[in-house]
Amino acid sequence: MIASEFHSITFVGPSTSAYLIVRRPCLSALTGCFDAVSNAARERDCRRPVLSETPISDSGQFLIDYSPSWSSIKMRIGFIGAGKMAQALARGLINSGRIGAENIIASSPKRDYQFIDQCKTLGLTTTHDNSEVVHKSDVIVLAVKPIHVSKVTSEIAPALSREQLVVSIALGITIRNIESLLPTKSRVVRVMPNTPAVVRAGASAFAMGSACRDGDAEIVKDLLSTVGFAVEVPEVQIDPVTGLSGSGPSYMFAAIEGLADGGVKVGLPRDLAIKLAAHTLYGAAKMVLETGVHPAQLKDDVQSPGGSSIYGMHKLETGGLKGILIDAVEAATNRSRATGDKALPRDFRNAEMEKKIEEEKTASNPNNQLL
Ligand SMILES: NC(=O)C1=CN([C@@H]2O[C@H](COP(=O)(O)OP(=O)(O)OC[C@H]3O[C@@H](n4cnc5c(N)ncnc54)[C@H](O)[C@@H]3O)[C@@H](O)[C@H]2O)C=CC1
Ligand SMILES: O=C(O)[C@@H]1CCC=N1
Repeated sequence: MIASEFHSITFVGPSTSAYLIVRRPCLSALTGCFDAVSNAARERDCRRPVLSETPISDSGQFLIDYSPSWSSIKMRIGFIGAGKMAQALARGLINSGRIGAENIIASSPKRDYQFIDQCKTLGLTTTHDNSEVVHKSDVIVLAVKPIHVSKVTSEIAPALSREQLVVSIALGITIRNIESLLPTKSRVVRVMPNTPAVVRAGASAFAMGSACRDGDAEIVKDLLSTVGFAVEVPEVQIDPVTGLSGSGPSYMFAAIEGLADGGVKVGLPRDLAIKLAAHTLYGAAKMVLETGVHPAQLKDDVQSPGGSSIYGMHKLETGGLKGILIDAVEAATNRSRATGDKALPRDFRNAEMEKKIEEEKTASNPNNQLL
């Protein structure tokens, strides 16, 4: 059964089957289409497609076998904070089939019992004790609100070893902030994911801390790629990423809602209008990613001279659609920066840290002279 076709790559079999077919003309330009093959293959749980050396049919089709390369994730993952983003990541990871729910633990205070109940439903191990998460994990994800980062880092610091990787997804909190709250040489990674990770269509960017080791970036990329697109960036880009893809799903849900409202206004039933709106965004995004054509060109291709779309577009531009989107990304980026700036200087130092800073000050200036 042919499931779908892209350029000259043809998928064969239902989604669980383990092969793709590349036609000969594509093979000669395989480097050019390798990204497309990889993206498409990843959707089918393939990370490193292996190309057969000989054609498998008279028509010159080659097999790309991808099933063996999708290895299971051998590590234990712990979430400090069991809320929306932690659950989105956990669900995405579990649904990939690469990691079992029994290898994921999540913590949340007793007062937030609803998060614990939701995680139990997912099959995760749960606890109210953050240090238990550290004892039972190789990768520890700080998935709490920025305001709680100081408290949870002080709780987990005594239990943390250098064999563990700490991944912070907290809004605005810099790597230096986190490193300053943990034992020296802690391996810290800052990640900005987004909620579509739950359906393995996330977009994440990550930046590596000063004590990270060779191979840590690959571990993080492997984990995040399991739930969508993942890219390493310099830390200075994490706030802008937050403004765009971290916060962006909320803009796009609003866009879907607005389009659907429009559909309802002109007579469509609500549920159909929502489906059509969602598929429209999904299809447009897929075209941008899979064709590599600039979105402006794809937009132009929809707008026939004097046709309907240019009339709709005129309305959107009269309302300043692109300007508003630019403003939204900028405002959210600034908010992320401001959260980080406000968060650290004093509030984010725990008592232990304060003591250490005082000790260091005294050691460098034993007579307490004014410097
Ligand atoms: N929701 C989103 O789309 C995204 C969120 N983030 C970031 O992820 C972090 C979590 O956000 P959400 O999941 O949306 O929030 P949430 O409110 O759904 O979850 C926060 C979790 O932290 C727990 N918590 C509070 N105090 C705690 C403590 N002392 N120890 C352990 N757990 C504690 C809460 O019980 C809750 O389970 C935030 O820093 C946010 O900026 C990042 C990217 C996207
Ligand atoms: O709005 C927030 O605070 C979080 C960070 C990025 C998306 N949601």
